[in-house]
Amino acid sequence: MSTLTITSLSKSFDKGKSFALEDVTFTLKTGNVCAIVGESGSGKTTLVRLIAGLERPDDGCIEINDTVVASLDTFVQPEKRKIGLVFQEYALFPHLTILDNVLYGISKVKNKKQRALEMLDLVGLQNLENRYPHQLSGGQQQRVALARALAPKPALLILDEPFSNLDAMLRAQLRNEVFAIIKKTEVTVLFVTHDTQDALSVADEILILQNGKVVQKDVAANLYVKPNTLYVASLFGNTIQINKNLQQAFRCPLNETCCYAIRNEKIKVNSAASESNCEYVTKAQVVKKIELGDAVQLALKLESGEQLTVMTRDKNISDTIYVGFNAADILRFESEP
Ligand SMILES: Nc1ncnc2c1ncn2[C@@H]1O[C@H](COP(=O)(O)OP(=O)(O)OP(=O)(O)O)[C@@H](O)[C@H]1O
Repeated sequence: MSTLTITSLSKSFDKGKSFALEDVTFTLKTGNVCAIVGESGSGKTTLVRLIAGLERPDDGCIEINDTVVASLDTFVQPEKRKIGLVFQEYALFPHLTILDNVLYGISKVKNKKQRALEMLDLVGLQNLENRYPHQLSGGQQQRVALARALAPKPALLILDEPFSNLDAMLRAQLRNEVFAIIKKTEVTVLFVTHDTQDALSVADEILILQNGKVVQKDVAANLYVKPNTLYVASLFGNTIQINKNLQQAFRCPLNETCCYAIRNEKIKVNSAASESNCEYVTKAQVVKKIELGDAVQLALKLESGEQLTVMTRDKNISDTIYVGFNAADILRFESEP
């Protein structure tokens, strides 16, 4: 069963000259966490605002639990859409206590105080209900925002860059805590982030937006093994495009109309040609070595004159080496990026 169904959704802010979102179609299964990943300007916020009812689409349809909430002739008001929202800014009312902040969204619910206290319990803030937002840390405030969003039992919870305000250590810790809480509630989640690590850590599926279009929606393992484009491949690991010069350097006969790439970790480096078991190999000079903890980054000049940067764990690698890869590890895309 799907909680969210998006069909051919488009939105332009300049009367169709360009599209912030263009022909976006996907579904989100009930109880799943889907991360929306894309660089700045790719349309993540526009998508969230359309789903939440803060913008109207130019075309397409949005259904929540099989009810149309937005289309060319339907527009359900945001407060009627059963969506819980958590943003980067915690958006708590500074003059209300933590408990009153959570109560705010459930004024019409029976036993609302009990429900609010249960939510605060769920997010681990049971003893702080009489405090005001400024008396809490950033991470605690974000958990209050989560409790408030979950209190009305939303059909869909949207988290829009909820951890961007926090430093890296706290961010990973809070992310894991928040998603552990979310998993207990079994709510369906759309999680917007520009951080692929965030997405990989907690999402069942990841949807990649580029220039307002969906380039791929898949489970993390497939995004790594079968990326649709070079852009997707580069989001999930260091990737080198095998351009025409590299194809010649490695003497690999590839189809000219396609685009090819190789993951950095699939490139093998050996001190002797006899040790290299790769199908495509070339000789190279090490121009520069940079030690990065347990790995060494090598700037190479290939026999053909091409330059290439690779990684190795062999700290005693010689200055003349053999570098290569196998056909099975080559990523292939239909068109040039
Ligand atoms: N209200 C608006 N008026 C005009 N253009 C807009 C408006 N909102 C968004 N855009 C444009 O739509 C495109 C998508 O923007 P959007 O904010 O959805 O991207 P984003 O992926 O959320 O970016 P970021 O990660 O920086 O928040 C951008 O080109 C942006 O300039």
